[in-house]
Amino acid sequence: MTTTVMRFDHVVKKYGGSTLAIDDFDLEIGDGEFVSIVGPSGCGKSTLLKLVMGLEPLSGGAISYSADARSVSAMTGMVFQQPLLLPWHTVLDNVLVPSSLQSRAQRKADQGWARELIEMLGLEEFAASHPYQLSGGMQQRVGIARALLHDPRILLMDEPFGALDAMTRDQLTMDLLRIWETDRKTVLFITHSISEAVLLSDRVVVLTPRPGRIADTIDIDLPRPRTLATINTPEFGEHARRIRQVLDGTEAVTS
Ligand SMILES: Nc1ncnc2c1ncn2[C@@H]1O[C@H](COP(=O)(O)OP(=O)(O)OP(=O)(O)O)[C@@H](O)[C@H]1O
Repeated sequence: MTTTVMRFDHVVKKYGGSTLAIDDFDLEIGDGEFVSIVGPSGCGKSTLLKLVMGLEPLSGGAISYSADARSVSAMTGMVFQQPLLLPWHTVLDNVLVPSSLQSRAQRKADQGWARELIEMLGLEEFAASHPYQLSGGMQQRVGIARALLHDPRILLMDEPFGALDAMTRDQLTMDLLRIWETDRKTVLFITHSISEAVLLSDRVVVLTPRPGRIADTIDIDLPRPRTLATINTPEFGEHARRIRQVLDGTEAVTS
């Protein structure tokens, strides 16, 4: 593995003293690595991201980052299942939301980068539109652009395509692959979809039902660049079958 960027060291999370959500979670994520986490509903996937973001305190263990002068919030970008856009802001202004607390000079510099991101995500014609004028997929693209604004080293994605229809989901998956393959950020990606996890990832971490523990970690050595056609290869099928086997009996996971 390349340089470790993020390390979970025997992480434990208990809510309210009784609900054990995560137990003894141990994982190292390398620089530029794309790691997905799959597991049954309620096994603690979102909890892991909340712990990374510092939104919830750890009950045990530690999460550490490689030396980076920036704070965790500056080093990470977060994409949620719902893009949580401000309805009275345009697309451009929504992408610029993280810039609002910056200095005037930085805000000015961010404007150009925001426009580049909007273009990269195929929204250049909609920079002046408001969220209600966009489809669900377009809104999620705005959410991704916003997460990339401060050029985070680590992108945290919590079922970002979970609320989208199948075709839009495929399109956004391919867009994410394209962006990731040019920029190679470290990505921690939560999903219910085995196909999505296999298509995108270098490694897939499979969690047990709650309390979430690592049931298995599967290396996805499919060649890159990957396309939707990759899904039809026997190697892809092998990986997907292996993950399904590990998840055996967990009905919440869909293909
Ligand atoms: N703030 C909280 N207070 C108490 N319990 C919580 C809290 N947040 C989550 N939990 C519990 O922790 C467990 C893990 O929840 P979490 O949302 O991390 O699971 P998940 O794997 O992301 O679920 P899903 O796939 O359905 O989104 C669940 O039993 C949930 O009820």
